[in-house]
Amino acid sequence: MVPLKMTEMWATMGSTIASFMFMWAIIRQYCPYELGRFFENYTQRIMGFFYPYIRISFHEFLGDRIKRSEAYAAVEAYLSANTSKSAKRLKAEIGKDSSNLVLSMDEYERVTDEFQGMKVWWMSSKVVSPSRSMSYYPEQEKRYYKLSFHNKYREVITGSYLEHVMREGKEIRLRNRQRKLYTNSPGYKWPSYKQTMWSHIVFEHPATFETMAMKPEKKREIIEDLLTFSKSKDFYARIGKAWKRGYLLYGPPGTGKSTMIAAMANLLSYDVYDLELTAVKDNTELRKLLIETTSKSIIVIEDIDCSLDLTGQRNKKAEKSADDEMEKQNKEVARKELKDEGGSSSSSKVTLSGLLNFIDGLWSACGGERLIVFTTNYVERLDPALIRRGRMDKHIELSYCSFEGFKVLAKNYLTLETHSMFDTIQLLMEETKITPADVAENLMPKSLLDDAEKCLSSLIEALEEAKEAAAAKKAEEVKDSNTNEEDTFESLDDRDYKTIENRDAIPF
Ligand SMILES: Nc1ncnc2c1ncn2[C@@H]1O[C@H](COP(=O)(O)OP(=O)(O)OP(=O)(O)O)[C@@H](O)[C@H]1O
Ligand SMILES: [Mg+2]
Repeated sequence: MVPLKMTEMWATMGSTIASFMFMWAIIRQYCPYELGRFFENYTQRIMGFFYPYIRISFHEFLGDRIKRSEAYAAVEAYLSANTSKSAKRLKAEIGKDSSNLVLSMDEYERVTDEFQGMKVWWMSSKVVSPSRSMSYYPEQEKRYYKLSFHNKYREVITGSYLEHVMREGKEIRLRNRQRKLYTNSPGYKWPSYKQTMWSHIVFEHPATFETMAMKPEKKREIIEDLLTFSKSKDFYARIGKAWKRGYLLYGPPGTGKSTMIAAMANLLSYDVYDLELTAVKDNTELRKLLIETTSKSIIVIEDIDCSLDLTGQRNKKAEKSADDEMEKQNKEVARKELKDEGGSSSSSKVTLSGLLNFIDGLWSACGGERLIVFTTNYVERLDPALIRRGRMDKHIELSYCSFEGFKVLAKNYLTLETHSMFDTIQLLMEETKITPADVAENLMPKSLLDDAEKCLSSLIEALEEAKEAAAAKKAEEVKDSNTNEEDTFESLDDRDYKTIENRDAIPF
């Protein structure tokens, strides 16, 4: 792109137009209305003949509308990305993360753009309307961009060129937007004037797939799945399916389910809607929340198994380990406390069928790309209807840390690719289970003096402790089962004894 220069031809053309305008003003003043219209038509045609250029304006605000025009915003983003190197007068603004400056063309600046060998001109301008009668009303500035191009390119420019500008502009805006983490915070009373049921903060989680401890091939598979989804708009349209995908992340606590959601959002540049089901009054409110979500977002329901009594199968499970039960109780207590803090005492009336409708509604009612993610520690407790394919399309198990996972964490935390202590760690990791959260905690330096060796030793210690604890638990279990067997033997002995007793009772 190069700045536009006024040629002599333009100057001649300008003076011709000015002469016509002057003639037109005289005719208008002295001729009757019909004659005036006649001359007006002709003047326009003659002007069109001498001035074969088309102009299109993109106003920031249309009419009295308060909302900024999307077309204007897209042009602004497109020009700011494509002209900041060529425009001579630029304006600077603070970017999304408050650290970088974004440059865009200043008012009344002109630049050229080329598309398939055709040249077009863009100009940024503004109309200043005088202040209203009350002096404290400031002057109103109405900004707009003006696109000029030759009439012979009309079809291409109004068709594919503008489509290209809009598409690229929207993509740039999405890339540069400040992403948000929305939540339907428990107990929060939405004032009647507030238009949305979600409250939000800036989403700035640093997790990426690169920093996640997982088997590399599994990681690749998930990344590919997500990227394919995000690029499959046409495919979904062609097969007649809504552009949505459901993920179920399951596994023990501390294996990276929540971290993966953040990594997903960062990979695809999506917003995150953290849906707290216990804070939703009923099914109707759930639908309202759904309708308010925007496209390019992930709707997350964490710990779906203890959110509500949605899990028909859960109650049927008679055998649960004491640890599992304790974990569940802790989460439920934490949830209750959170709810009480928020001042909400009403319990949620959301039902399983309400949630199923919510997911299916998401599939059919809302356009645009959306992911829905459920996390759970106990996949077996979920109702099969909730997680069947078509609702939760991809089931991902996050498990204990593998040696490959450890290497990722060692690289993240200690910038170590290899070390003599790695072999010991590998052996221990093959013999015992440890969550990535525990590995991460051990690799975290606890003081400024802690070096890599200290952190690795601390991990080895933790692994050895875990191994001993597992061995002790196993021994305990064996002992318990032996005791049970002994009981059984005892009872058998008792029975035998009784039998003998009975035998004794039999007279010889
Ligand atoms: N796979 C992983 N890769 C990298 N870091 C991890 C991984 N898993 C856990 N961590 C670390 O452990 C912490 C806890 O992990 P996270 O909250 O994602 O676990 P979770 O599976 O969601 O647990 P819960 O089931 O209790 O919600 C994270 O802050 C992260 O630092
Ligand atoms: Mg979690």
